[in-house]
Amino acid sequence: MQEEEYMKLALSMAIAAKGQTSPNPLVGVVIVKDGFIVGTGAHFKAGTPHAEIHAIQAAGEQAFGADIFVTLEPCSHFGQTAPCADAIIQAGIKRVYIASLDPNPLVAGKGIKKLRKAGIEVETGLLEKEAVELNQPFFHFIKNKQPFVTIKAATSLDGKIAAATGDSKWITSPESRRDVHQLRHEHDAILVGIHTIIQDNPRLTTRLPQGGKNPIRIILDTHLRIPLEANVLTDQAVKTIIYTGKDADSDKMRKISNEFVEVVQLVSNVISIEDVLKDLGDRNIMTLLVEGGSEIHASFIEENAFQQLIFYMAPKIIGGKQAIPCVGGSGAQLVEQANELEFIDVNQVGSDIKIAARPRRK
Ligand SMILES: Nc1c(/N=C/[C@@H](O)[C@H](O)[C@H](O)COP(=O)(O)O)[nH]c(=O)[nH]c1=O
Repeated sequence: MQEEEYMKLALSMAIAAKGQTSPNPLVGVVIVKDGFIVGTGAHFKAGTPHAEIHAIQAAGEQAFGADIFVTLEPCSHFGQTAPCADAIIQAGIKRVYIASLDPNPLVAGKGIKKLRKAGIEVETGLLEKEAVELNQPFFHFIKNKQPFVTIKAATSLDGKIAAATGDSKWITSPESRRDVHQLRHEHDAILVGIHTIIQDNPRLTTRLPQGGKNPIRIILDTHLRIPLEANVLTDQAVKTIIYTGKDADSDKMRKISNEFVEVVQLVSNVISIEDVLKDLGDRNIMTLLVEGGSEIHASFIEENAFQQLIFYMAPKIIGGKQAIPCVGGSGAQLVEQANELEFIDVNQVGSDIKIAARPRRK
């Protein structure tokens, strides 16, 4: 195997833990001694050992004089665990390959300096693009202290998310819907508007055959219209946070609040996406999946408050002037004012196509 192959293996292990490590990054490690893989590791959950520690433990004596491939610069500060740079030095590693540098300005380069001072060879930049792509959410969160937002929509070929009657079950295939549950597992929180709650009474939980993590449920409900019997209030499957406006009924707020349901009253009567994202950032929510509906999509898009957009498009035509469009609101008055994106990825899921896009980079 060449160096790139070892780093690819480390990247594949990092991505396997997607959704588990928040608010920490995804990290994968491979240790190689005389052409043999003697240790591997990934970071599985915040507060548990880092990837380097797992790999060094697996390598044991073989770590001495070995090469280590790390997808993110080893930490050099005492967080919840001892610094990985020190562990690498103590293990007697000879050479370190690093794919991407730590984005935290307080930390960037410190790990490398420590390693080089200890006489260890350090090479950076191997598969850097892939490693940075993998931790986009983490890098965004560190920089902005707000969640990395992915808008998800399921639409017909003519861009509808529901018929004029409001009916929407189901537009996309079972395979797409399962893919959406994988997305939910990978996100810290999922957000919908009150219209979706009233229309669909969704559970918004992760229901994968193999299990998975339920994202915290975020409901935007300016006038606190949420029905008392809504699933997100009664199923106690996972925490639900409702953002409401300053005129919301305080009796109802008290009535629905409990250990599973928190109501956050904002000072304004129109819910500001910016305020919600700031509050979610303060709660260490690193990734947010916005599942709609069309007015919510419009709010996030009009405020450019999203970093990625995933559309599942079914080979169906719903039609109808009154049918619900994927993005509501008042929309661009001129095509040249349309929100410019760039496609990241397009692939087939079941009978649908899954399109990933992001705001066009300047
Ligand atoms: N109508 C469709 C969707 N609809 C998405 C939302 O409108 C639903 O309320 C939400 O997924 C229900 O969540 P649940 O109760 O946890 O299952 N989403 C999809 O991917 N395909 C669709 O065809």
